[in-house]
Formats: sequence, structure tokens, C-alpha cells
Amino acid sequence: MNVMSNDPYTTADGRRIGGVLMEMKNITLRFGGVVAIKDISFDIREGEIRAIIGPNGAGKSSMLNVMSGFYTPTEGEVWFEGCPRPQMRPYQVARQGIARTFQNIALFQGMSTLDNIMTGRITRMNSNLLNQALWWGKAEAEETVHREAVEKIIDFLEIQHIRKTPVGRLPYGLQKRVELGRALAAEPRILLLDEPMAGMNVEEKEDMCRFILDVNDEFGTTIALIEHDMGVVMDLSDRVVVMDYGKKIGDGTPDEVRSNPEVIDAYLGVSHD
Ligand SMILES: Nc1ncnc2c1ncn2[C@@H]1O[C@H](COP(=O)(O)OP(=O)(O)OP(=O)(O)O)[C@@H](O)[C@H]1O
Repeated sequence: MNVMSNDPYTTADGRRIGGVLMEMKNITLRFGGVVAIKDISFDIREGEIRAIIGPNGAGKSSMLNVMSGFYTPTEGEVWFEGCPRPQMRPYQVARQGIARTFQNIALFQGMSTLDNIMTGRITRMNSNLLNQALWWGKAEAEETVHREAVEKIIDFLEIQHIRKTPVGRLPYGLQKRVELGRALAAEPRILLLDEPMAGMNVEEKEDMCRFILDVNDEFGTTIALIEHDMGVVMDLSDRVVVMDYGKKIGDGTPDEVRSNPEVIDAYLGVSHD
């Protein structure tokens, strides 16, 4: 099996990886004189867990922001489902089926777990504002459907006991789980995770790893995550892109990346702090 070819394949643990879903083509991103990303290309295949790793300042967040539509690349194109993506606002990208979490928790602190996750359904809501405000026919039926979807996610993430709790009162690890739930509520084609394990203790990291794997397995969600802790993603990912100083220095399976001399040098051997 050659995971770098475009043929669908089945992983050792029985998950099916399909064709290319998203492709970054020769992406360059400049902020004035700073080149955050230099001519990087890689793809993400349907059903896979794809990691982007690199030391601090490597350009990972910039790349995630290009993928989520928050930044428009200075050069290059983002392709989604075989077509170049026109310049879009982030909410339009979200409607296309791309959801994300944030490095710093971005939940509504005073709202309950349930209500926070419900906000993840916004891109899937159809009834107009008047109907929603007056709770008329279509809006009521829609609310029931959304509520069922949210309850399923709450069960799946094992957070029934905190469904009514304002998220500001929850420990960090649980807040991150609620944020994952909100992103999942959009039923994304691709889920972008921004350093999902950052700031967590060992137990919280293990939980988050398990949920990421379960999301991918149960819902077949394609996942792309950025992380600077290399160890964390190696057991999780099907393929890994390694960035350093805005350039791509490695791309392949965790084993390939681990044994890539440039990666060992840049990432493991030398501190860039
Ligand atoms: N909005 C911005 N304006 C100017 N320069 C920026 C901006 N965002 C990022 N940069 C610069 O681009 C480079 C890459 O930064 P980026 O945050 O993407 O790296 P990173 O790999 O995510 O780092 P970290 O792991 O520390 O979050 C850095 O030199 C950074 O200072």
C-alpha cells in the first residue's frame, strides 16, 4: 500500500481513506516583509487524520487560517472537492463544511454546554429569523432536529453531566471537549483543530486523543490538526506535514517523518526558541 498515491485504501485499523478532499497548492502567505508560509503544497484525503507540525513560529497557525478562509493566501490556491475555492468569507467556508476549534478557547462563557454546542448548528439552520423569533412551524420542527443532533454529540462526548453548566465554570479539558462538540455540531466534512491538546494535563490529553480518534472512526470526519508537540500527533495521524520557518520540510506517514533527517535536525535536534 502506498499512502502517498491517490488510490483509496484501508488503514491497518480498518478505516477507509478516500480520494483528495482538500488541496493546498503552492501556498505563500506574507505579512508585509514577513513570509509566514513559503510555497507549500499538500493534500488532505477523505477520512484521514492529517497533522501539521512544526516548532514555534513555523507557520502552522497561518496555514490553518488559510485553510479556514480567515486568511487569503498571497499566492497559491486552496482546492476543495476538486475545484479551486474562490475568495470566501470564513462563514462561507463554514457553510462549505469546514469547521474549526481555536487554540484559546472561544466559547460563550456564560452559556451552558448545551447552548454552546447548539450555536454550532447555525450554519445548518434554514428557517428565517422571523419564524425563529416567533417560534413558528418550520422553526419549531427545525429546532427539534437540531436538538436531537446536539444531544447525540453530548452523549458521544460523555458530557451529559455538564449539559446545563455554564462553560466558564468547567475545567479546561472539559471546555476543550465542549468546543470540539460545537465544531462537530456543524457536521463538518473537514474538522480543523488548532493545537487541541495545548495546555492539557496527561489525562486530558489522553481523553482528547481518544475523542479525536472516535470522531474520525464513528462519523468518518476528515480531521486536520496543528500541533507543536510532535509526540502527541504521531500516534493519532495517518500522515504528517512538517513545517519549519514557513517551509515544508517533511510530508509522509509518522514513521517516514520520524526518520527524515531534515525533520530530526530542524525539529528535534535544534531549538528555535
Ligand atoms: N498577523 C500577523 N502579522 C504579522 N506576522 C504574523 C502574523 N501572524 C503570524 N505572523 C508571523 O508569521 C510567522 C509564523 O507564525 P505562526 O503563528 O503561523 O506560526 P506557528 O507555527 O503557528 O507558531 P506557534 O506554534 O508559536 O503558534 C511568525 O514569524 C509570526 O510572527
